[in-house]
Amino acid sequence: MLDELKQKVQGKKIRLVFTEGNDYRIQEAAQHLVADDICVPVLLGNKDEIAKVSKEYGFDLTGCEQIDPATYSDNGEMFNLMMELRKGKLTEEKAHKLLLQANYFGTMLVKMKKADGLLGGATYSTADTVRPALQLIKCAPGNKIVSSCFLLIKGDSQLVFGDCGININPSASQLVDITLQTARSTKNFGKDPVVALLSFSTNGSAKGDDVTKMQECLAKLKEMPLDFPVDGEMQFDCAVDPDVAKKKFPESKVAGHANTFIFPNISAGNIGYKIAARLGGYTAMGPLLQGLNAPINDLSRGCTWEEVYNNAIITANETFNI
Ligand SMILES: CC(C)(COP(=O)(O)OP(=O)(O)OC[C@H]1O[C@@H](n2cnc3c(N)ncnc32)[C@H](O)[C@@H]1OP(=O)(O)O)[C@@H](O)C(=O)NCCC(=O)NCCS
Ligand SMILES: CC(=O)OP(=O)(O)O
Repeated sequence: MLDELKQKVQGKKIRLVFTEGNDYRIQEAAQHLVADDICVPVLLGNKDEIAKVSKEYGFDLTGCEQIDPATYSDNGEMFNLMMELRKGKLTEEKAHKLLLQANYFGTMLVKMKKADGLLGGATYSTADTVRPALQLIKCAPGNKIVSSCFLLIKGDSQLVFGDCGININPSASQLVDITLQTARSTKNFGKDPVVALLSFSTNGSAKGDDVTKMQECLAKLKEMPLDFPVDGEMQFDCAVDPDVAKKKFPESKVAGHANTFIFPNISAGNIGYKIAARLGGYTAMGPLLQGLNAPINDLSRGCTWEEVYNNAIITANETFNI
């Protein structure tokens, strides 16, 4: 599946900003991305610091662009646009300071269409990677919130988890949006979504606020014209294992066959994806932002260069979908 996504972007010279240009994992990924003609990496940071790391690790950054926010020549235009976008919410002094930061500067490059997408978060926290995008890029038309998903791959198994990275305790209505956005992501990854609303309860077997929330989310979804199956609330074993599904939720067509999983809150989602990745042998890509008006994605600070490479392939592909 990644090979297919790779082929779609190869040779297209898509310009992707990397906010942490002086990180060794970003540089190693960038070297491979250029060699495989997947994108033109735009590395942000102080050029001496970038060179110091590439020299230390022996990376060849030919084919990458480098921009230092501190010496960027067009920053008058960028500053004016940022003040306009954050009218009444930002002082001039603060704007000047934020534009020296790679996360805000890189997001503005995307906003100004001087780059096609952005990948950050190798050292920035998720909040610091995502906040500039929420403030400056905003939701894509038709979306009320931005959420995130992880694509998890092991052999032929391809799973999508949402939201493991942005919305801390989503309401039933926000979970509806997260479900629709995550199902769309599954489609964009080339699979037909079969969606399970997860809980510690299956079809009313336990009670609690988070159980009620997932039930309310399902009721709202059932009133909508959906082009994918969704069911819940159900436990993870019931969602993925046909034998357990027969025992716990025999009437559900989703149970036992789900490939898209909606978690009740970020604690469950974030812990869940890390268990799948660290103990379950899945390769994790994300957090991939959904409902945002530009291809901007986050990384885990624990990422490897291979994960950066894979996330870059997905980010480059999103330039066709958004
Ligand atoms: C995403 C997050 C950073 C936003 O919170 P915040 O930084 O406090 O931002 P604010 O609430 O001040 O909102 C900033 C802007 O983003 C918008 N915003 C916040 N959450 C949003 C969402 N989910 N979707 C769309 N817009 C959102 C706000 O409306 C606000 O817009 P405005 O400034 O133009 O009025 C916060 O929800 C968060 O920290 N989430 C968890 C991230 C995390 O640590 N994940 C774990 C590792 S993956
Ligand atoms: C996605 C995620 O959990 O990010 P981090 O590991 O950087 O907190």
